[in-house]
Amino acid sequence: MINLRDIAYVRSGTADLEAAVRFAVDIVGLQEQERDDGAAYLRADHRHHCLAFVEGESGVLASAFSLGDENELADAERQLEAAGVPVARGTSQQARARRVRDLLAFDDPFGNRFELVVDQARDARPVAFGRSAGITEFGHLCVDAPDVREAYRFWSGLFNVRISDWIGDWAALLRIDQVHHKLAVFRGGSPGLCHINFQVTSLDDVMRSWHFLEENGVEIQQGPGRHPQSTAVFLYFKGPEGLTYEYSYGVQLIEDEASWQPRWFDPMHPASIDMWCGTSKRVSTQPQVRRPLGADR
Ligand SMILES: O=C/C=C/C(C(=O)O)=C(/O)C(=O)O
Ligand SMILES: [Fe+2]
Repeated sequence: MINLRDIAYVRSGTADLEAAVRFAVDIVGLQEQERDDGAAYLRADHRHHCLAFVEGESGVLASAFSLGDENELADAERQLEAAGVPVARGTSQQARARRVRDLLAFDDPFGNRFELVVDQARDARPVAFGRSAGITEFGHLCVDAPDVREAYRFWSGLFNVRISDWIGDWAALLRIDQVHHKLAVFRGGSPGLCHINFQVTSLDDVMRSWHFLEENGVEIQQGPGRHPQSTAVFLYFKGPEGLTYEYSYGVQLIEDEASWQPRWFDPMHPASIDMWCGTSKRVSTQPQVRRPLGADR
């Protein structure tokens, strides 16, 4: 079993680095941590970065999880290979670009690229947020897959990933620790990043951001609303090149692992997405940039 400790980062390709960074800083409120060799690093919490924009083809490049140490990384490599999942060990240049000691890359059965990393750099300084959106941390990431049940079999068969809740065969909300979900898989025709989530301190932050985004002409994709699964109050909005961001407040913790029973929400009912039954606009997905394993920058 491969023990995912936490989510680490998302890497996203951008045709307009400046516009992507301006939105992430001035609108989302992230800190621009560093620029280096055609990449910009955005920070939300103790991690050196949780989002990297890489100049080039537009689309998601990879999503990453952290492991405990090099032994766990070597074990993960063996277990993935034994399960017939092709793996590429990162080069030292790739590790440096991600501010990690070491990494490996693999694709899920649908072509979503994932990286497993060890020793992601931390930054001990307070975050210098781009604006006061109330962000507390990188909360979760959500990918698309044509078969959500199959995706669950993949993640739960090889990793310490448990199902928290189903929304029919349309979405699986998956946990790796007490947080209701840090990985979500939504049904979509092709691989891609459905959204990246940032947790905020209060309900007031969500509502203030809603007004701020509207005043700044940002496309709200859904919300403010409340998810019945994690009970979080949410707001989805669209950034440049189809990258969807989510703020949410109040995600449930599953403290008693043994007694948690995953629930099945009817995907046909709007309240299964938003308990307040707000207008539901399908959240767009940033497509996965496909390239051979190991060919990443
Ligand atoms: O459509 C349902 C989404 C549920 C949640 C949640 O319960 O918090 C998400 O965060 C999500 O996957 O966006
Ligand atoms: Fe979400």
